[in-house]
Amino acid sequence: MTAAFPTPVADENQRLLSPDELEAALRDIGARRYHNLHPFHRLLHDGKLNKDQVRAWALNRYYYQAMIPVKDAAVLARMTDASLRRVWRQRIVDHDGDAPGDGGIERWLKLAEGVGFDRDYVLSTRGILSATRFSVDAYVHFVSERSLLEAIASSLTEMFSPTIISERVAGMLKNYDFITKDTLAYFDKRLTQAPRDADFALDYVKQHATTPALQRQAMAALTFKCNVLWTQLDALYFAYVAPGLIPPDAWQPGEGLVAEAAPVRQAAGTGTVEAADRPRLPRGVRLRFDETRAKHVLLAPERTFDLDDNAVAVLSLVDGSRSVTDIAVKLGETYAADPKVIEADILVMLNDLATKRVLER
Ligand SMILES: O=C(O)c1cc(C(=O)O)c2c(n1)C(=O)C(=O)c1cc(C(=O)O)[nH]c1-2
Repeated sequence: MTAAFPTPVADENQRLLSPDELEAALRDIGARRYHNLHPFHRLLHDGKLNKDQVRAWALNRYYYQAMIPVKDAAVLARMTDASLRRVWRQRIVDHDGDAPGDGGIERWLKLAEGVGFDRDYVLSTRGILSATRFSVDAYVHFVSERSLLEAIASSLTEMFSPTIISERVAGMLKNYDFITKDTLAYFDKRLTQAPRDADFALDYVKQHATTPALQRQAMAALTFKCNVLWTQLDALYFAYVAPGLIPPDAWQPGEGLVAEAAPVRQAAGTGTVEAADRPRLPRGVRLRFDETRAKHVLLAPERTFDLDDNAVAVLSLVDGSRSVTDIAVKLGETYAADPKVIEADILVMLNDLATKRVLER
């Protein structure tokens, strides 16, 4: 089975690195190959992607998130030592939670919903790129088929993730108006989980990579994992940034989204009256001349509003067909005044009446 993943050629002359040298060599792999360096991440973090490109990222990465506990279960299955399993099983709990609605996968679904996706569409993984599936599945196969040391070493990309997560969260919050802190809540927990997991895995690798060949295997495993992450972003870039060739079966912008809420139509009589609106009196409201008091009033069910001369002049022109601007122009002619000034004044007055529900837009 191991032939599927060629290990580096054992070099008998290779000297054994000290644990600290090994750590430095592993960190150097991350410094050169970790996915923070990928152009897609640079665009994502710098606010250079459009909403659909961010959606493509969220959708595809869901598959990675969903398969991480499958990968960790495969690692766990290789551990014959209960004390090791006791530590490793926490990773599965972190992603699956202890109850429905809990855990990292659920938080990633919230992220996907936060950018507009329908939850069931994301869960179905129908729209993910084949390349995402290939990369992630290769990770699961790798840990199932290689040595436990290699399986554990392949998780060491997590040593580098806190930096990229901080950069991503700050960048996305700053640069995208459709991203909120709640949407990115997934990453809050990762900032403590990842260093805890990485410390454990690094100690294990430093202790168990006791020959040059084992050290090289550990380094190769980490390189492989960097490539698992890198190729996922290559695929996203190719399909959704440039040249923008989306494979036939992959998500197309517009698919799998919850219909955007239609703007709530304001109830009659509420909301701001604007210059282009054609105001009218609601049913049951009438402009009347009150003979006994010798003045105009606005009669509404169980209420009467006294009107001054200006209000009467305006309301006598309110008929549901003239716009506020039309009314202002007409009054401007009658009173030889600037219609713009009149318009501003009557908007204040009409909005006051609209608030009292004796005028509709
Ligand atoms: O946001 C990231 O850039 C990032 C990177 C990595 C990583 O380096 O593998 C992981 C995660 N996030 C992550 O959220 C996660 O749960 C995770 C598990 C593992 C792993 O290999 O077991 N890596 C990562």
